[in-house]
Amino acid sequence: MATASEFAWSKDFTIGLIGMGDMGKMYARRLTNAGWRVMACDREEKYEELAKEFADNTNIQILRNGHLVSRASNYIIYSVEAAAIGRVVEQFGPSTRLGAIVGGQTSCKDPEIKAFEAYLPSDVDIVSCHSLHGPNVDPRGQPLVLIKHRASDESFAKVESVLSCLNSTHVYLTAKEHDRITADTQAVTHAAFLSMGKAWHANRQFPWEEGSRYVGGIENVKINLMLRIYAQKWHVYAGLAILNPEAHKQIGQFARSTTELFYLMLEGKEEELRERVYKAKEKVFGAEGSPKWAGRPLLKEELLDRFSLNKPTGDETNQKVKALPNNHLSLLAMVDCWSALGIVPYDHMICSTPLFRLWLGVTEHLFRTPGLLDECLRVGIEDKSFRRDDLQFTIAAAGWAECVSLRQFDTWRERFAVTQRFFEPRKKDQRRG
Ligand SMILES: NC(=O)C1=CN([C@@H]2O[C@H](COP(=O)(O)OP(=O)(O)OC[C@H]3O[C@@H](n4cnc5c(N)ncnc54)[C@H](OP(=O)(O)O)[C@@H]3O)[C@@H](O)[C@H]2O)C=CC1
Ligand SMILES: O=C(O)C(=O)Cc1ccc(O)cc1
Repeated sequence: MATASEFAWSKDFTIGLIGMGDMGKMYARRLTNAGWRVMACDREEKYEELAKEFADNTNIQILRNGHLVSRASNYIIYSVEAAAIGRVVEQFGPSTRLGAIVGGQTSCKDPEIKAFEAYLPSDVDIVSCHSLHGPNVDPRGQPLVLIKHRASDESFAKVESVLSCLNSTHVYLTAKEHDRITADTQAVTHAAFLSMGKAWHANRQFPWEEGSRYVGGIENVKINLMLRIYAQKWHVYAGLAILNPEAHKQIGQFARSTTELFYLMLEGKEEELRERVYKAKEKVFGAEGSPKWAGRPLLKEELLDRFSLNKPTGDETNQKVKALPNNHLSLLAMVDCWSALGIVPYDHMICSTPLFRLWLGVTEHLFRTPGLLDECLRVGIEDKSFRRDDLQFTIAAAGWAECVSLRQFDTWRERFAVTQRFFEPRKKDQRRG
């Protein structure tokens, strides 16, 4: 909660929210709970519905459109689709109150900053932000990126003071640094899970079902996070991949790494595969004796099994489910991709999402658990049980990469929607994750 002096100050300081979707609403609730006065809008046609939804909240006033929000607010946050930011700022930006502060919550800052520079009056300060977590995650302790793009120290301090009620960890970056880091942490991580979903869909399997080959801790994390992504809105992932100029390189390299490793497996080139993967391991995780990972693993093994979607039948509740050996092409390709691009994922922890931390956690687990990596390489060469899924995974990774490089929003949406529908029956399971 805000302190007494902050309450006094907040009386004549109004925060405007343009875009009352999942993130806008989350901000509206947390800011008003802390005592801030908020004026908010979504599209004009949602005015009545939104006004009804927030009727009980005396600190928030729903307005009909962004012009009304802009002219009355001291600090305006645009929380709309990344692909729409240019159009929306062009529409409402000129109505911004004299001397106000403006920022955005979009996941990719390049188009957002370009829109602000193009359409905001020159007397307006620009301080952007990005909460690095989804709307259903508790923001406490999660990274919150703050970008002092064009602002006085006083304006920046005001933004920090307003957003301190989220209790997130503030990370100070430029827009360019933000886009480079989130391309590494978010865009390429999503590419891996989007491709897993496509591969399972192509082979028409629900990998958590009884009799599936996908059993055990690492598989549970993969399945759970894949479902979590396909339960969300398509535009969030499309936006941060297609609009982030830094992300194209990463997603393209991930597809190349997947294809090249898969070729080596198909051709039975055991030595070449081993050499390539171990070289990548050394580059990403450090040499034997001087590892880059911490003393304690990022992800505890017991935690891996908590991700299970299988219902316990009674007699096996206390037994650990035995994992079936898998070559984990997606994880090998991830490390190969980081290695090819000179990325050390630990360097990005300050700016990581919960999903990225879990993904890095399972990757680290595979590469640091004695015997596990060698088993992967053995399976990759000798065992054909995952070949069909690996083929579809490789095709999917290449498909996403092409779609992103060609900036194909419509194709991206269709690719996502068709697989989202396939997994729809399990959507509710993901809300808890
Ligand atoms: N979801 C997440 O996990 C996170 C998302 N973000 C970013 O935050 C932003 C918002 O995401 P999220 O809340 O999830 O998305 P939503 O789709 O839930 O919300 C965006 C809202 O903005 C509305 N909108 C579009 N145009 C206008 C306009 N002209 N005037 C007023 N409102 C408008 C949309 O309406 P309509 O649907 O009718 O277009 C929608 O209700 C995105 O840029 C996203 O990348 C950042 C961190 C996490
Ligand atoms: O953790 C992730 O990567 C998510 O999927 C949630 C998410 C999506 C978009 C953002 O801009 C920030 C967080």
